[in-house]
Amino acid sequence: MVIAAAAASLEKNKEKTKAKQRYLKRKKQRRKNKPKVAAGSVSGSDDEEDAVIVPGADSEEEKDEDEVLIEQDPPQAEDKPRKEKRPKKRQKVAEDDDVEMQEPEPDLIPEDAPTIESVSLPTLPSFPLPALPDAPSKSVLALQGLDRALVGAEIVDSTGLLPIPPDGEDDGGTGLTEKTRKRLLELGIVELFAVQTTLLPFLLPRNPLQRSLYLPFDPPRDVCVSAPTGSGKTLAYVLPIVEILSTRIVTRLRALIVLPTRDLVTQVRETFEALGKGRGLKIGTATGQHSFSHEQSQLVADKTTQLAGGSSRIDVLICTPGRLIDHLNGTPNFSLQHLRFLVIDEADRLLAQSFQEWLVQVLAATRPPSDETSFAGGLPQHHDAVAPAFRSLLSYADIPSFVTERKESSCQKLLFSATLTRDPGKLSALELRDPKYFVVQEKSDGPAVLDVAMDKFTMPATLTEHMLVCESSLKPLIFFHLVYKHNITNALVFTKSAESTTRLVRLFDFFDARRRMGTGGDPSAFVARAYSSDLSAGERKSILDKFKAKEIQILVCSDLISRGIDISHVSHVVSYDVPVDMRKYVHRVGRTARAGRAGDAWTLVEEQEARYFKTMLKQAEHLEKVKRMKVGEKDLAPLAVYYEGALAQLKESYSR
Ligand SMILES: Nc1ncnc2c1ncn2[C@@H]1O[C@H](COP(=O)(O)OP(=O)(O)OP(=O)(O)O)[C@@H](O)[C@H]1O
Repeated sequence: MVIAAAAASLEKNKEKTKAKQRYLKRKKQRRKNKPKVAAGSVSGSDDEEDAVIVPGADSEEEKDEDEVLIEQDPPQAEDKPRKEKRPKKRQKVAEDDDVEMQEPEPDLIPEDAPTIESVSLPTLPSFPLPALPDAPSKSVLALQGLDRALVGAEIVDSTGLLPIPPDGEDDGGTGLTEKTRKRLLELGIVELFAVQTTLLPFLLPRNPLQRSLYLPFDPPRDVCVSAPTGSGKTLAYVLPIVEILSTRIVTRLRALIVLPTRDLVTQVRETFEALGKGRGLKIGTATGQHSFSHEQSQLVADKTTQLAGGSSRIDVLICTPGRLIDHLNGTPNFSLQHLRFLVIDEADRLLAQSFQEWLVQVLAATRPPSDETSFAGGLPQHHDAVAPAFRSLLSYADIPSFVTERKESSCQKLLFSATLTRDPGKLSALELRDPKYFVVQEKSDGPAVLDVAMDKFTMPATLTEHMLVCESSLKPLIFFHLVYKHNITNALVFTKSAESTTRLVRLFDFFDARRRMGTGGDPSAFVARAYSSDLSAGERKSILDKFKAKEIQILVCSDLISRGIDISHVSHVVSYDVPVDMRKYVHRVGRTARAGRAGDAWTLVEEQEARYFKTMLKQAEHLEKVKRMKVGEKDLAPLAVYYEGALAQLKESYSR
């Protein structure tokens, strides 16, 4: 049975094998007979056929067989149909081209006419590749949105000087009266600096009518001045104010000078008093240093009766903005309607100060109110006491028309800074009248207005600048080394805070005492003192006076006196802590190298601050002007022992 079954199975397999062989033979035959066409187009149908005809066929085998068959075919056999097909494709392209180029009638074509294949047709110009537009340059961006008047600024060469003739009628082109010239010469000023020679003809025109106290029909243009530190900006506004106000008969508040600090108020007052000596001008200050009622009594003559024209004991008021607002709001008869000059010195700093919107209030007080309300104080007895621009508001019934005609305020605004702002927003807050800009700077290759626009500030030509990168822990020791090595006296040392001024002075005192002991009682003791807002106004004044008298050699201070302070003998400025921005740097280093004198500025930079500081200088295009300094360990070694002792002493003094 088993044998019979096995024989049947064998027979069946034989039949199957035979069937397969027949199938393969047929397939081979079919391939041979198959018309020669592109391989890709036929192969798919073949496979489909296989799948239908021989469902039981082993697919692996089939594949092998196919591969064999393909190998057997000569490669030309496959290539041939492709070669035949190509012209067809070209024809298709030609047909497409016909859309544009109509084929000529065959009869019209001369025999020797070039065929379309033989003519090389001109190719169409290719489209330009997409490209990004060039980014606008830094300078173009800087000029965007800039005040038109600033773009048209008058650039003044900082080296220009104008000698003042010793005596006689000739003013030497200065426009100054003989009295003023004499006074200048008495003060040792024999020539005018560039900022003064530029500003004087503008503020003191030859035409005496334009020097009037009131110019209601032809109000003067406002002025903005950017000039380096120590270039004589103070005298540039004090001189014309003294000249014009000296012609007055009645005392009115005609010049208002606003400054950021009390120290600067004192300094500018001294300049006014020195220049205005013998001219009969009364000068007052308001800083909050004295009681409010004391200041009131200095400013106004009559506090009891309200007067439309105000009442003033002084011609010139020099003040800080805070105290000015206090008087505007709280002192009866304190009026700014007669102002001929409004000076904003260190303008960029003051414009950044929003104290009670001081600027808005001051500007409003210089012009008549727009709502046409009469003066709250009732009818003034003498209407000539009211400034011309304010007279239209008087409620007289029989007032002549020329009095009621609207006139403009004669107040001329003068803005000064070594780092004048270019911020259009801040400048517009000043409501400048047809402003004229003057930029005093060294000759430069590029357009000078760009320097202003891009916050590139001019430094005094006589200033030398250094930077020294050091480890934080060694900074005090390096500072002491510099003091002794260069025998620094008359130095201003800036730190970042009031607290750090005190600490550095203490450490220096401990160190100096130890050093003197260690060197056998060296008599050359350095006197160092701290100067900051932690001190009372009286203490500050006393310390500043001692420094000016050279009783103090090293004044360690906060940024409180980094602006405007003028101490002629300062030979070194040390930024013990790096300044936070370029403006601060400019003002700090500008405390030396003033009025054409030489000066040195050093900045101690901790390693982690170096990148920031260098970037700041680079952006102001000033990095290459600051020389690098190095102090070796060898230099520090002899002082290290005193330093360690001083540090321990300081620690102990704070822990007590
Ligand atoms: N024509 C001049 N001849 C000699 N010295 C002058 C002259 N003009 C000004 N000075 C002196 O130059 C010094 C600097 O002047 P001033 O304080 O006005 O500078 P500044 O431009 O206001 O500086 P800063 O921007 O730092 O406030 C002062 O001591 C001043 O007396």
